[in-house]
Amino acid sequence: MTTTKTSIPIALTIAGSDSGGGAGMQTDLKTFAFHCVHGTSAITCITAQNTLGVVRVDAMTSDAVIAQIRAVVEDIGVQAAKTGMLLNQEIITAVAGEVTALQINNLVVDPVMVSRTGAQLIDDDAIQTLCNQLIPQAAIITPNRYEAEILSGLEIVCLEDMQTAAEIIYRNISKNSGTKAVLVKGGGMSGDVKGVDVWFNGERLEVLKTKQVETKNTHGTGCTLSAAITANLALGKDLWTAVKDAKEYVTSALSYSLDIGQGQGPVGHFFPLLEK
Ligand SMILES: Nc1ncnc2c1ncn2[C@@H]1O[C@H](COP(=O)(O)OP(=O)(O)OP(=O)(O)O)[C@@H](O)[C@H]1O
Ligand SMILES: Cc1ncc(CO)c(N)n1
Repeated sequence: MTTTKTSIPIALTIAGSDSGGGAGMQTDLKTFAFHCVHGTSAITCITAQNTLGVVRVDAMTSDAVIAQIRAVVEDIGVQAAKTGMLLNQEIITAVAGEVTALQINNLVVDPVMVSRTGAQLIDDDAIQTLCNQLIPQAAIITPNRYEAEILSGLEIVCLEDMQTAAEIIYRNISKNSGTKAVLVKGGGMSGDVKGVDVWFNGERLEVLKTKQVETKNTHGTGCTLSAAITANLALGKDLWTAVKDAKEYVTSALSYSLDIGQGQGPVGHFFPLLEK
């Protein structure tokens, strides 16, 4: 029997597990697979979670997180990586240290702090560490409305506020880092701005708009978007194209969201295949 050696881009997700399969690393791996990118993972914490919310969180030790990252990078290698829910200061410091030591490029930092349902997903003292140690190593960061408020110190109620916040966050980070862009996500906005995102890369301020999808099943949209950006970077796309294509994908997956559970169901990661 002959075997075929298939060359495939590799992406790594450093994130929490969502037992409901709607967000976190389960979502990231589905998104990588949809993009024909081999997905690898380092689990930071285990959440007992469903469509109604987070019931319990158990942290991995930082040593276990480091071991997972090293096992993947030192043997398989990664073309792009993303971080999601990192939970506490110790894990953030460990992840930031590995990103530096292993020279992980094309890093997408989804600064997961508050979910769109308002659940706090990170310890208070961890936010400063995220800002000082990890965010400066990112190619792009993708805060949602509430995370952008924390990072910019601005209350965000309209599109202009999102634009100002993107500029403030970019200028704060880019002073001492190689971060190339900030994407402020608008899933938590209301009215016409719901589902509209803002990109700033120091030169161009862009409004990313596809279509607004009328659904309550939006759990994991943020993880899906950042994982799709990561997959696109692993495929060799430039940052702007990676973001634009990821926005199209999340809109399509939202159009096929799954009405499961009693709360907010997840997006349908593979259902855009029905359109092909
Ligand atoms: N109803 C909607 N219609 C169209 N796009 C949407 C809608 N809701 C969210 N999005 C898009 O989904 C992406 C994720 O943004 P969102 O603000 O929901 O992130 P998030 O709060 O981090 O998500 P989560 O915590 O649920 O993973 C963005 O591109 C956003 O514009
Ligand atoms: C594990 C995990 N990561 C990220 C989010 C944000 O949606 C979540 N709800 N759960």
